[in-house]
Amino acid sequence: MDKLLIEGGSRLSGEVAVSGAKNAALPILCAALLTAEPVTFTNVPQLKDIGTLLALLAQMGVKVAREGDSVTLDASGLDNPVAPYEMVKTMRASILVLGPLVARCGEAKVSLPGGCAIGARPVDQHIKGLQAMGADVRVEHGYVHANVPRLKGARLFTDMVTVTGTENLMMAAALADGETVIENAAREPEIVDLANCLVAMGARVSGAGSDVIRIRGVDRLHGATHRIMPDRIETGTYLCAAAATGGSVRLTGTSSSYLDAVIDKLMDAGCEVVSERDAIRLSAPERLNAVSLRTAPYPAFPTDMQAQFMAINCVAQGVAMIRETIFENRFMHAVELQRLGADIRIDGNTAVVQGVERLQGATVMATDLRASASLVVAGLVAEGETVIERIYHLDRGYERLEAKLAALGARVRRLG
Ligand SMILES: CC(=O)N[C@H]1[C@@H](OP(=O)(O)OP(=O)(O)OC[C@H]2O[C@@H](n3ccc(=O)[nH]c3=O)[C@H](O)[C@@H]2O)O[C@H](CO)[C@@H](O)[C@@H]1O
Ligand SMILES: C=C(OP(=O)(O)O)C(=O)O
Repeated sequence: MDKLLIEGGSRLSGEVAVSGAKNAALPILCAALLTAEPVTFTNVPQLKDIGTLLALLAQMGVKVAREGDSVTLDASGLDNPVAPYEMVKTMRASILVLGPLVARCGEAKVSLPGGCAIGARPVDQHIKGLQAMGADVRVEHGYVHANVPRLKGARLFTDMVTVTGTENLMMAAALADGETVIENAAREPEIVDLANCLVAMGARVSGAGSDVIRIRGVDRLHGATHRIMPDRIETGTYLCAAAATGGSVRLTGTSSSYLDAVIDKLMDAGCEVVSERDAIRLSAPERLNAVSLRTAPYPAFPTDMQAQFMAINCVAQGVAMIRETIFENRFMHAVELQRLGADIRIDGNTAVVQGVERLQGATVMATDLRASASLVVAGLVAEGETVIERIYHLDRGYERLEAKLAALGARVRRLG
């Protein structure tokens, strides 16, 4: 099984290009199920999750053509609206086929998803929304079964802000009969990117980016071309890596406009951050100041950056309080960071991190995607060698991680 070997101590410097966003590409590729015409996507990242989703779509009868960062999907032959457990168990986002399949085929059988082990992650809100739109939805033997002649527009309210829930219901509503209003909608930039793609396909969507999204259903959608937005979490991860090492980097093909909360914290930590049109520059001080934070739905601080900030706080000056409010089990990186010499105390959903002068390299285990990213950041500043095991998690979400880090001067290599 692959491992990552990092020799800590290099200050990151130089320029690296950010890839397309995993969490935008996954729902947007599913949107191709809504039309019988080909849809072309560009800036699609080369990630394990994307490969898994494309294989899933292919076994449903979708023709997949991939060249570099471009993917064309032709769902004219869609004949098997089923997502089997074996194909979806590693990926939570597979639930995103549910809404489009029900809307286009009137039926779907989708395995309950897997994903990171960061919490229970039920899909009750997705199901409740489809039921409110007239679908008969049952969960049996680990599968969601949904049937309906045609979905009907409805007023939907989710109990909590859910990103993939909002996306699933938006896609379902695009082909429903009449108007759907999603209240308490997620406001993440990936929702806006999906809405832009749906609109390019002929959907009538307004309000994406606010907490009320209106979708007026149409009879059919058509082909389109859509460029996936930059990955704001990959961007944030490289900013943290540079910050932790006292480095100075320029990230291209990305934008600070999706990252206000993260950049604000990096500046509080003492970094200088300059936004350019399609790039971000960061210069870090010799030692960062500790920064406290609380995760919450966008535009607040993203849970997907919590682990990386825990890593930078491990070597910062002072004490940081980190509160995780989205997922109930998202501190698994803390024990691994402790193996590197970090001083972290967990109390319920709060982690108290007392910065130490230095971390020491050790063998650690990646437990989920962003936990793995935090271990990479910590490994880059630790003295000596850090070996990260189970890096298949990283391959779900970071394109060419070793090559990008090496381009910034990190000493990192994959061990087979
Ligand atoms: C592929 C993708 O885009 N993944 C992102 C998405 O995950 P995902 O969309 O799965 O996360 P949600 O926004 O749905 O989850 C938010 C909270 O709501 C709960 N919940 C959600 C749905 C539901 O039906 N019932 C329910 O109880 C979840 O368990 C969690 O506690 O948003 C998360 C929160 O920003 C990010 O960490 C993930 O990276
Ligand atoms: C939790 C994440 O991914 P997923 O929702 O696909 O498990 C993530 O991207 O940090």
